[in-house]
Amino acid sequence: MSMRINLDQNDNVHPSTPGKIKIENRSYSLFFHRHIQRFLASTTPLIPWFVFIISLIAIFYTFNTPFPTHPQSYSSHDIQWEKKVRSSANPRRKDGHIVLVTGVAGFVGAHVSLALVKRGDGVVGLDNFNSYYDPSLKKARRDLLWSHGVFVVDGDLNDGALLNLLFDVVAFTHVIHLAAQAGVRYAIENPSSYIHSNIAGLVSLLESCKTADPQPAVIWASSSSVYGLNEKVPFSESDLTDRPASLYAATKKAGEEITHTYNHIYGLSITGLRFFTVYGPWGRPDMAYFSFTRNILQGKPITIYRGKDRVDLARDFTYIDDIVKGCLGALDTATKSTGSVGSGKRKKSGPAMYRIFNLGNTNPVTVPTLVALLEKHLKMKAKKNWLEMPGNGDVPYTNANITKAKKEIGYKPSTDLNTGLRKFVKWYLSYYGYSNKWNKNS
Ligand SMILES: O=C(O)[C@H]1O[C@H](OP(=O)(O)OP(=O)(O)OC[C@H]2O[C@@H](n3ccc(=O)[nH]c3=O)[C@H](O)[C@@H]2O)[C@H](O)[C@@H](O)[C@@H]1O
Repeated sequence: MSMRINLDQNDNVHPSTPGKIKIENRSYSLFFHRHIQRFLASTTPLIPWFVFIISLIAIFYTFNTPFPTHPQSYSSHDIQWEKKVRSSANPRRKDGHIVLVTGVAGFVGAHVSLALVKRGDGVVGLDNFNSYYDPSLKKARRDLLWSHGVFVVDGDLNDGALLNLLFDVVAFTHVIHLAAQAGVRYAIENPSSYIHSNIAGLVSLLESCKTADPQPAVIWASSSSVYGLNEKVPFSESDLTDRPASLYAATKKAGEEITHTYNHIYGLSITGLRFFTVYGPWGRPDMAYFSFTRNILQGKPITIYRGKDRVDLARDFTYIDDIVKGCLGALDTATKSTGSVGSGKRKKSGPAMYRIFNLGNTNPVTVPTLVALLEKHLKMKAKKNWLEMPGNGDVPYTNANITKAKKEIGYKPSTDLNTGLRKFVKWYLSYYGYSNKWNKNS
């Protein structure tokens, strides 16, 4: 009370206000007013520091979150979901394609989608983010895509209802089907995952494509592994592919037959691309060039497989940018599907396009040479273990004949393994935070 009176008496700046309650309120308000003033007076000099600290936090987050995080997956019944799908599908150039990319958070899917969106095509992605390899890398690719406006639907190929809904919401002109269970040797451990994705998943997708209105043209990833034990080199599309060496290869070969059936019966335009050991930035951690890099940097040994009589294995390693150009060439030259399902009746106006192309580099390199190039770019020596090639699906040698792809889709690979690995190593060191340490030591 005394304080109140004092405050009141000391207040000769403002005119007094009659009324006990009012005087009491005013006394309280003056009390707080004074304290706030004092508080502000004592903290004002700290304001630049607050600003400084908040700026530091903002800078920290900006550099540690390279891309805006992709929005949470909405339920596919959600109106927000539909809006995002439609907006992502909208081409930004006249006559741009409208493309559904499956396996979009995968290595090739992410690169192809970025190339499409950069030239103004509309892209919607689909990926199930399975844990075959570190899903955080897939999520980082998804965030990169989102920073370019590509929305990624979190879903599995075998979810036919989801696929049908996507085709109801968007009139896709093309599907680039890159979702698959990859990896040659993993098929020994988990055979059913190859059937789930590469057979059942493929059929589920084609079922949706066949009933979509309009039917999209389908471009999909087959594999050099279909050549299996073929000894005639270089491998040509017309060579026999009936001796696969792995279940993975067998499912890719089956994919070529399955797509042919849908082409024949339903008029789906089909282009199969046989990729030859694709590598590059944002690549697949299960592949040799990637795991070798990881082990060399961590000082761990690597295992190099060798064929019979110590013959080196060799691959027609193909750089991702060349593969992307091949995919876009295939997309741009694909003619429309010819089928339709009008009033419940299936019709086909004529035969639809069915093509298969090799997408390789045409310059096979041995695995020990690959290791030597990595050592050069990493400026570190590998600890090498040599092992005779276990009979688990590997083939000794791959080499693509690309005459057909050159002629029909303008495919022209231009990156040699040395250049491509230099770019990969640069990305790897930066992505996994080695750059500073590495620069200091080099
Ligand atoms: O072109 C293809 O068709 C296939 O290419 C790769 O399969 P692969 O060529 O076996 O690629 P890597 O797993 O990177 O192996 C490359 C070479 O390194 C060898 N390798 C692999 C791993 C290892 O620890 N040591 C080793 O010497 C393999 O035997 C092979 O000769 C992909 O993993 C497949 O998904 C793709 O379909």
